[in-house]
Amino acid sequence: MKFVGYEKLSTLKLYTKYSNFAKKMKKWLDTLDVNLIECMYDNKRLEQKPSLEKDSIPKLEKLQNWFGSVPRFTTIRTNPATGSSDTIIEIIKTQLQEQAASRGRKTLPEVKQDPLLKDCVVVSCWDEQSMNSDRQSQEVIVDVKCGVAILRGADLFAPGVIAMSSETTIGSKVSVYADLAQKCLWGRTTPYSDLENKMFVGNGIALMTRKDIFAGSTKDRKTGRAIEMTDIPSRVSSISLPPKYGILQNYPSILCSHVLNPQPGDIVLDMCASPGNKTTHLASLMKHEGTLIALDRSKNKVEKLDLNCRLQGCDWVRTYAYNSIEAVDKQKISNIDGPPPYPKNSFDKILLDAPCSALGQRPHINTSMTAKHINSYPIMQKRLFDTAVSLLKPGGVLVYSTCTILVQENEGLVEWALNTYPGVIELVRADPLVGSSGTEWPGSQLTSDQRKCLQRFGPDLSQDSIEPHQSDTIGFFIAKFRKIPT
Ligand SMILES: C[S@@+](CC[C@H](N)C(=O)[O-])C[C@H]1O[C@@H](n2cnc3c(N)ncnc32)[C@H](O)[C@@H]1O
Repeated sequence: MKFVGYEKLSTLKLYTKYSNFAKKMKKWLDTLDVNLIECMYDNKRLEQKPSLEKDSIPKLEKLQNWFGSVPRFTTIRTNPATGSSDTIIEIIKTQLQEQAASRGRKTLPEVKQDPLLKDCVVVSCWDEQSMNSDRQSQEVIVDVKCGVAILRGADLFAPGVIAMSSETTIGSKVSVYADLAQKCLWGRTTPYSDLENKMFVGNGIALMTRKDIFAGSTKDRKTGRAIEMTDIPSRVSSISLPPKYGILQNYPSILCSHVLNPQPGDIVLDMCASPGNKTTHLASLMKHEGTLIALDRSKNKVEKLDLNCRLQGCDWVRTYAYNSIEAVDKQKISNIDGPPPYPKNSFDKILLDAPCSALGQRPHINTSMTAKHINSYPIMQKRLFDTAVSLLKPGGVLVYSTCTILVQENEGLVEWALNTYPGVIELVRADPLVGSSGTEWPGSQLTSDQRKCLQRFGPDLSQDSIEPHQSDTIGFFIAKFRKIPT
């Protein structure tokens, strides 16, 4: 059977799913200070306050489509210390050729260097003819998070498997489904019958048996690849590289560390660092010289951060499990040797990649978040920001970023920061600028020049002046501040 393409295949499915998601979203919008949809799509109408019901449905649908689809490009942040982008491009091309040969595909995805970021390689998706969407009789069920990772080009690893047909052996062809309702019992052997909540995420080949995955105690359980995904409806290229050469990272996240632009010898703080994708990038941009301190709230998360630093050759980075809100000691005047808290005015550069509602992650196929939950983020973000301002040296640079499209966590935070710290911090251009300017909303005090300093990635990013891989990304926001020298 010829594959009809992810959009056609899944839109219907996603629409039915999204009728719930849309209801939920409307509920959030009703409780938010700022109306997301209208802010994003039509500022003039917002001033006249039309009702969401009457006028905003097409906009809501556009937003749902954006949330429900997968960014078509795979971006890889390369590690210049271990190999040039050219070397990595060759490795990726060889991988794609091998995949094409084993899966009978004729046309290869394009692999190229990003024209702006020298440490970013871009891989397009497979063409529409390439995918086999025939449903296999043997099925594997995964959770939503795992389903999303598969749609974005990941293979399926053993811990993500919830259920597998009993007859599956190594080499069996299987169809993989995400359990949207999260009701499938772990270890189930018979086909999962909740057709309404079972979303097809692709076909693959089993590399493990049921016994490998489900037998034994939790600690003995296997962690490796359980299914090699061969045909996924999003058609996104699946690349696997040793971490020392490069890692998969979303385009705006790669850009974000370039906006901070740390230099060799700088004293840099990454306040919310785990799993360390940006930390390791900052280390690479610093050419592994200087001081880089990376904090995250919990011990588990810092273990993950440590592992990634090790795998990417950055074990010189100092990591601590610490609540960054409390990372400043206003009485302390000594240096920054040792663990936090640190004295005021200690860092040349600070990255605050804040915890956020993550309403920029795509595809967003299910959510359990409530409006109350969403509205709690700006409170935490402001407290982290207070600490960042305190820890920054006069003349130092602070980059604030999120992976959400919600105005209240982005432009709203910037406006609050400028009002709270007049004469202390100033907004500067978040160069290199790729995303669109900041959004305006009724009562917003940000000037047009200030909004042009910001960059936002989301459903409204125009493709006119930028490349498709720079606009078809997750939602993201970047603001850059400088502490005014006294
Ligand atoms: C957006 S993620 C960071 C992603 C990371 N910068 C990267 O690029 O790999 C936000 C992180 O903030 C951490 N976090 C949340 N509250 C925190 C706090 N008060 N102090 C330190 N870390 C915190 C979370 O544990 C989470 O790992």
